[in-house]
Amino acid sequence: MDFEGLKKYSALHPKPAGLTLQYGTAGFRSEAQQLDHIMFRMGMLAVLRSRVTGATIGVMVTASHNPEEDNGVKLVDPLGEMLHPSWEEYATHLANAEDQELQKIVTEICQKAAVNQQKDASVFIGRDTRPSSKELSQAVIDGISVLGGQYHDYGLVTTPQLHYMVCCQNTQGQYGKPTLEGYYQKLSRAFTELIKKSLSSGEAQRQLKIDCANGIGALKLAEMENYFPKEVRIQIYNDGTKEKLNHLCGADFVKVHQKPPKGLDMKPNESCCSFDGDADRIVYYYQDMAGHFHLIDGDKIATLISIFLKELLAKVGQTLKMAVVQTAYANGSSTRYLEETVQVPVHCVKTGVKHLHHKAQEFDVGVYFEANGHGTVLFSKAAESTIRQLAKEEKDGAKREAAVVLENMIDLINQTVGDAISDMLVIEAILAMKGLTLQQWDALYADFPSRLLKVQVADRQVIDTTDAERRAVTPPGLQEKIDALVKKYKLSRAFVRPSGTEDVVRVYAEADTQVRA
Ligand SMILES: CC(=O)N[C@H]1[C@@H](OP(=O)(O)O)O[C@H](CO)[C@@H](O)[C@@H]1O
Repeated sequence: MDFEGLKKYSALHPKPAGLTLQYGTAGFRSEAQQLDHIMFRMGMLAVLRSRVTGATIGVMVTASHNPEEDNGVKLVDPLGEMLHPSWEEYATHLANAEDQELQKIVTEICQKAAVNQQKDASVFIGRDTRPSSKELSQAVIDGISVLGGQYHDYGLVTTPQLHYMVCCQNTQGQYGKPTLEGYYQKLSRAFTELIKKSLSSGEAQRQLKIDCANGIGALKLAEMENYFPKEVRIQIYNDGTKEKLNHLCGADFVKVHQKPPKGLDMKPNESCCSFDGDADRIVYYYQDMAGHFHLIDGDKIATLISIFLKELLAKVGQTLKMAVVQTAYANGSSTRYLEETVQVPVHCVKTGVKHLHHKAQEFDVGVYFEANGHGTVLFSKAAESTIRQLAKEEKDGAKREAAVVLENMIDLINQTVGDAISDMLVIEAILAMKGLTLQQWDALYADFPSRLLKVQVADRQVIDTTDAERRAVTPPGLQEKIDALVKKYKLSRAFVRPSGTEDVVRVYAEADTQVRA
């Protein structure tokens, strides 16, 4: 290890005094403007992790020197262990260490995690379009270099594209080719196969207006458009050439404000969707003839996909276990509809994609989405090979056809993480195959009125929760008060939990009317 290099780098980028960082649900977030040292240390951490696992690790930079922008660095670990307690601890330790302690901390981590310091290490790097991303990803490269790791810099990519690359690399190409072209080809081939029939049967052109939050999604969609069948027409809005990232647009803005993003002129019944800044989330929406805005969120996306997959699984006649995974923020109406009407088991886990992803891995087919539009579908290895075999060899025509559709769905879905581009193509394919409009999809069920607020408190950690964060165990008496209030109203539900990403407590309530919520 090049500790001389480490010292030189630390002298150039001193850790800001008094800064401590917390490892959140998605990686590091910080209000700090001076992020270089965090990125540098994440580069080091990725090398150490790669040496333990022998696998390629990804570092996605979605951070900015501008304190008004959301900051993050996402670590892509094929085993997901980077987000597990011991590595969370190493990460926090490394990020918060004073410069002069770095060498000691690295040595300590190496001992505890049994890192073989001579082993090769490989790290993939990506970044989104935030102006300081380039400089910050150079800090990651410097961190990798002082520990003697190898890296490949993919430059501008979406977060899910970097996950895809890491997965391809670690499966020796089984998941696909670890290039952008490989990603575009894999997804567009499956998509074209799926919608081929509905297009040739006289279906009008598919049109979709896409708000890219002034982020990386715009660049990558524009690249991918050349691979789409010509019947599919997309119009990209908020491509980042005029405005700043997320400025009055993007999936979060649309969901929170329940209105269309700036710059997207929406005509009645037109299909529209919004990505978030690094293109790992998506929500759909439309305006009805009376001018009312209708949001189709992650819960409804999960519902559409579940109905479609359940039908196909029944057709192929295999006893594959499917389940949906949600968080406490999923609208109660969606949970009820999935359980009672679609008749699929629903599981509730703690907030944060890592929890959803891990739970979904327990099933043959695990559909997971957060209400905010982040989600995907996971197929177990066994389910995937059964489906691929049926698609190839099944004698019964109807069964084989269903297996072929499932096989293409497996290829179209980015199983590594929620992916706005992939999710959008999955949704467009399902709507085309089922001949559904957005209005029909939206009408599957009506959301219960709800309210989500955040409250600043002196110390949010005084609230401890249980039951997938739906019940507070401390401070004493809080849950009893919530229970007493909830009892007064029909169809009501409420909970409080400390945020994992902001210094706030979130309060959520649902009831039979908006006023009561
Ligand atoms: C209610 C809500 O939207 N929570 C968000 C938010 O988590 P909190 O722990 O609630 O701050 O940020 C997470 C990471 O982006 C995202 O996964 C999650 O859905």
